[in-house]
Amino acid sequence: MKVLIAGGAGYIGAHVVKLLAGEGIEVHVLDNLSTGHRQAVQWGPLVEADLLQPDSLNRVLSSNRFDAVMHFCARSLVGESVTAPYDYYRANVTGTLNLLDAMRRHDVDKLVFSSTAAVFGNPERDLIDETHPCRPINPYGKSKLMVESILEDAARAYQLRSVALRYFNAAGADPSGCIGESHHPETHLIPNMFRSVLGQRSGLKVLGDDYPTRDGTCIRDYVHVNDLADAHLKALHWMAHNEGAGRFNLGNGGGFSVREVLAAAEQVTGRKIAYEVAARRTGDPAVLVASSDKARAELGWQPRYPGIEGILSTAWAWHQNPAY
Ligand SMILES: NC(=O)c1ccc[n+]([C@@H]2O[C@H](COP(=O)([O-])OP(=O)(O)OC[C@H]3O[C@@H](n4cnc5c(N)ncnc54)[C@H](O)[C@@H]3O)[C@@H](O)[C@H]2O)c1
Ligand SMILES: O=c1ccn([C@@H]2O[C@H](COP(=O)(O)OP(=O)(O)O[C@H]3O[C@H](CO)[C@@H](O)[C@H](O)[C@H]3O)[C@@H](O)[C@H]2O)c(=O)[nH]1
Repeated sequence: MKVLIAGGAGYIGAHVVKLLAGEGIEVHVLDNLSTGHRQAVQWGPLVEADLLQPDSLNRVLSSNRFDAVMHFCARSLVGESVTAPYDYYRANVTGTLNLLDAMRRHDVDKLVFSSTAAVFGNPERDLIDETHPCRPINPYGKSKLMVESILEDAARAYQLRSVALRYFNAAGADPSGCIGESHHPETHLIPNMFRSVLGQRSGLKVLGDDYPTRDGTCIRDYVHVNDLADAHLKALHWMAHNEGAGRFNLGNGGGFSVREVLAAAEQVTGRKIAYEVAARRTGDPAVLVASSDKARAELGWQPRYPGIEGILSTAWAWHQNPAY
């Protein structure tokens, strides 16, 4: 089997590439290296191409016969999407349409798509399952929901088989130390915390402590990046036996507030983490926690890192000695 990984030089994509290659699948990475890293591509060839340049996509898809595509490319900062919506719709919707067009032209009929908890908006119940209404509150989430709708239409019109995996908060790193999270600029809580402990950045901020939550800070469902990677492998198997457009929520089913993550990180590092409370970040929902019962039942997905400490430990190991 041969799979094209669009965005495979990025954080989550690189972990998927490693897992698939370990399963004997031939992986090729397509990436424009806008936020990804050449050094993260270690288990297959890298082709530099851009989803916003259809000619470059056609070149990649005509050079090999791929059985499936996995699509990780996106602009994905919630706050930035609010101030630069055109950039987000162009990158996430137009970019995906270009990829889908090229796949259709070259008869590739299976896609795994990186969707997000941000498609739901502010939750109406404690655990968000796939029946929960989708009312995204920022352009990032809206752009991902638009792609999910496009995939449903593509299933009907062109028999495209697809799986949209709605990751909740990806975190952690591969225990090998070869790959991990490295975003520039870094906006995510966990890397910011560790970089602050290591003295690589100053002024860690807790973005809002007046949310309607148990301690006033936002609650998120952190899920290990290798558990997400495993869901991609299982999505490939699912598409072999199922038609249509599948959608699965991926999280651990437990939420941690920003303050709780800080306390757990102090345990893991054995150090005190200094922070100050700042204003809320635009576009942040108060609580996002997944029910992943459907993924467990239909994909056979079983996270190996159900607790926050295990996730934080692998992230801490990476940040102390990052390979890139
Ligand atoms: N990190 C999370 O917590 C999280 C949560 C939910 C969903 N997601 C989604 O998962 C996906 C991967 O996230 P990540 O954190 O690994 O991001 P990332 O920025 O590390 O990886 C994205 C990769 O895509 C590449 N890319 C971007 N635009 C491209 C284009 N036009 N053409 C070619 N390559 C392009 C980048 O260079 C990068 O290598 C994204 O779609 C994101 O929206 C991430
Ligand atoms: O320096 C920081 C960074 C973040 N936060 C807060 O920590 C929480 C988590 O933030 P972050 O790590 O930036 O993740 P999210 O904004 O929740 O977004 C991630 O998780 C979403 C799904 O839940 C995905 O859609 C996004 O792509 C992914 O970046 C939020 O409440 C932030 O306000 C801080 O307090 N200080």
